[in-house]
Amino acid sequence: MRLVLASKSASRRAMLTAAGVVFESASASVDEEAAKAALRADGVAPRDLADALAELKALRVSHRDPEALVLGSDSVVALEDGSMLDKPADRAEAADHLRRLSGKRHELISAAVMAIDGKPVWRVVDRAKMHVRPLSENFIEAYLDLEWPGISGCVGCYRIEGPGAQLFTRIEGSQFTVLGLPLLPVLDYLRVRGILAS
Ligand SMILES: Nc1nc2c(ncn2[C@@H]2O[C@H](COP(=O)(O)OP(=O)(O)OP(=O)(O)O)[C@@H](O)[C@H]2O)c(=O)[nH]1
Repeated sequence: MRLVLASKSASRRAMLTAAGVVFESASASVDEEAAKAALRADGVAPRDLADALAELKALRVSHRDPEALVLGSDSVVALEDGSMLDKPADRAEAADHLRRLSGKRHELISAAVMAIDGKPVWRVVDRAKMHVRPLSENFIEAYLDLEWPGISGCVGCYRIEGPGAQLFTRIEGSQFTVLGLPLLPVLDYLRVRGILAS
């Protein structure tokens, strides 16, 4: 069975490739902002929003490619007050996001859904608890001099595998989940499906 990753995320592609998984990529071309707005209007919790978006992406591609096993994924940053951050639109918004994260904990929630023939067959949601140290204005500006626009595609405004590590005093959970995919449960299911050797 062919595996198709319904994602344009370079980080997700890199993780699967590095893990030795053979897959094709396809863009789900989902209007995420509209989907997020509708779900948030319904008061959907962050983990359920990530799950719903991952499913939307997987089903969109699976309808086009019913024979394949299609993997969709989504990551959400949830603050302790329940609010969520999207990807920053510009450098000023990235600075604002970093100020909101400064000195607090937040969760980076990554969901994955797999689909066959337009129907979900497996799903997982994983969370990493991120402890951000107090960030000075000088640090934020210097960090963005280094990382903007590189982090424009990253929810939370950091690349944990890069200078983003300087933001944190502690991370509880899987680094893979922070990077955008609950990789170990995904690999486990690929073994169940016989796509990876057990
Ligand atoms: N490299 C890297 N990417 C991160 C990190 N944290 C979050 N991201 C990325 O932030 C993006 C979250 O946005 P999503 O909407 O889930 O995914 P996307 O990039 O729009 O790609 P699609 O799956 O096509 O929707 C993903 O690409 C994650 O891989 C990190 O620490 N490092």
